[in-house]
Amino acid sequence: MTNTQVTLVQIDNYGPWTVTPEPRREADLQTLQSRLYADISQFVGNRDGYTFFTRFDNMVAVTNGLDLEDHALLQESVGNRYPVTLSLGVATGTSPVQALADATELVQEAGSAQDKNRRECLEGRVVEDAHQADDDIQIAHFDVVDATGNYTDELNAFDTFIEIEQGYAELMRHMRYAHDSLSFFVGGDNIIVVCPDLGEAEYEEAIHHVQEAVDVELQVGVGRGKSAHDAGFAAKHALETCRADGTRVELEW
Ligand SMILES: Nc1nc2c(ncn2[C@@H]2O[C@H](COP(=O)(O)OP(=O)(O)OP(=O)(O)O)[C@@H](O)[C@H]2O)c(=O)[nH]1
Repeated sequence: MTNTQVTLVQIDNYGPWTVTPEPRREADLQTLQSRLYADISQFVGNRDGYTFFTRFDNMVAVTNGLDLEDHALLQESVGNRYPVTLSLGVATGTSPVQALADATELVQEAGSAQDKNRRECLEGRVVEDAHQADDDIQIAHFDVVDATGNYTDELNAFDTFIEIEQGYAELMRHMRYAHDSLSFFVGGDNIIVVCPDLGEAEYEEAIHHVQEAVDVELQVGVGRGKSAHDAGFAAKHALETCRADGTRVELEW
């Protein structure tokens, strides 16, 4: 059974900072946000976790294998190098949606996102080493079937973007409400979904739903593992099988 460890990363008091003493140049904010995301992704990724940029001021990470000392080191390192600080909430559970909800609540209880007295809070608990299992994480890697042939080489770049985003919007809502899963756009036509224990039928149903709702055709590879990297890597291999065999759902475990 899955036991996903989710970390909510929230920049402390970021809204006020972006306009103090007056609005800051947008390109500088975009640069700061993408560099901060890159740094967090590298820190967490070096420990086999995944980080998703989501709204940039709030990011979501799958952190099985990282303990609270690792989280504190990330806060210290960012605090030393950036003009902003991070608060972190960590929670675990069989449902990724519930784990993220719990992690969010911990950060909210520590103070508002725009409370200037809430800085670098670290709340929550992790999966202990002794309790880690090879099926703690289930990750589904979706992509649009022949996005290059159907969209990228055919439509103008903005209309392609609209189609891909429509597919993402439909999938993320469906996976959240029907299957208790967290979906994240990761670039190109790819969506990585952090799932509880789902089987082939649920993935087939989700693909069918997106096709019916917005006419975007998806395929998916699914993997399991002790860490996000292990599960995600198995999912990538399964997706390669979809591409090679023309199948829509491949599970690899
Ligand atoms: N983040 C991420 N992006 C990827 C990955 N694989 C492909 N992409 C992105 O997806 C885009 C399209 O590549 P593909 O998905 O291989 O191409 P496709 O035309 O959809 O072809 P098929 O997937 O074979 O149907 C690339 O330009 C990348 O931006 C991946 O594993 N991770």
